[in-house]
Amino acid sequence: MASSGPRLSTLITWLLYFVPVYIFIVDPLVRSWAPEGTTRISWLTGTTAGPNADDGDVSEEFTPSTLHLTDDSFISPEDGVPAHCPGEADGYRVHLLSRVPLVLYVEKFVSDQEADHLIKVSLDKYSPSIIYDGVSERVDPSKRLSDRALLDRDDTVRCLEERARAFQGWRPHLYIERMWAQRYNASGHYRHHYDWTGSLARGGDRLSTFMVYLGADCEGGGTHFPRLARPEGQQWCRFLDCEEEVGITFRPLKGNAIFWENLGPDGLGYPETWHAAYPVKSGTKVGLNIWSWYQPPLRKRRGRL
Ligand SMILES: O=C(O)CCC(=O)C(=O)O
Ligand SMILES: [Fe+2]
Repeated sequence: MASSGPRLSTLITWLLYFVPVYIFIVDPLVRSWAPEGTTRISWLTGTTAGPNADDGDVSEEFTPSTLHLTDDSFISPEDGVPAHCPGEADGYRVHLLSRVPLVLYVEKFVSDQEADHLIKVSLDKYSPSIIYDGVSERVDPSKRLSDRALLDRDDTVRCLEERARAFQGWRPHLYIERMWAQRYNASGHYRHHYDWTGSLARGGDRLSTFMVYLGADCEGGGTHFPRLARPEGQQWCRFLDCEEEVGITFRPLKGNAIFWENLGPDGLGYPETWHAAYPVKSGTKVGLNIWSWYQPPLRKRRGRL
């Protein structure tokens, strides 16, 4: 009697051919036809307050139609333009504050000359900072009172982009967000919030934050992390307000930066990164946010790092 289908040995032979053909030819071809950018979730830029989900709500602003990590009004693409670094200092000093989540204190991340330059070029660009509550964006001075300025990608900004990438070990799939200067005059503040939104599985989230003090001619205006434990060692009182009773408060010190990772290896945001800008009592504080987005490659889009 004739057999009704292919014999087992034939099936095995087909499989032996098919598996390598799939792995080495079909799969790479499919990947190259559907590069990461094509199905990226994108986020509309410029007009929103960023993903600083107000009061800890996970923001809904990252919808598949709006998050766009290839949009150069939002992200600073690595376009190969060489950066000349005017006024770059010799180096910075790093102090470990917390391992998990990773929080590093960086002395002189930005030189005085760089800070002064950025303050100067931001002067005619300020407009009131806004918050986004998942539904609409608005100015709400009770939650956030500051002005913000989107910085052009001049040599200094490009140098900082490269410094931020190098600091993070040139990690792949990292996208530096366009930089904003934030200016706080007397009473200026930003209530507790997260910089992450829990949107990794939807295409990207803010993996890390550099909070750089460009100008610190002020009283008050510290950056408060109520859920971080104060490190031992009196040396920290150079950088921290050692009178703080709840968590830790960084004192604004020109040129210095706090660096922290917002997301754990599971892709979820760390609750310990809850933070605020305390009100400036007098004078002016100017901050610089350098946010790095992480977008997992397509094959790893399961919301993990
Ligand atoms: O200015 C500060 O101290 C913190 C600012 C901040 O958290 C932000 O802009 O997201
Ligand atoms: Fe923040």
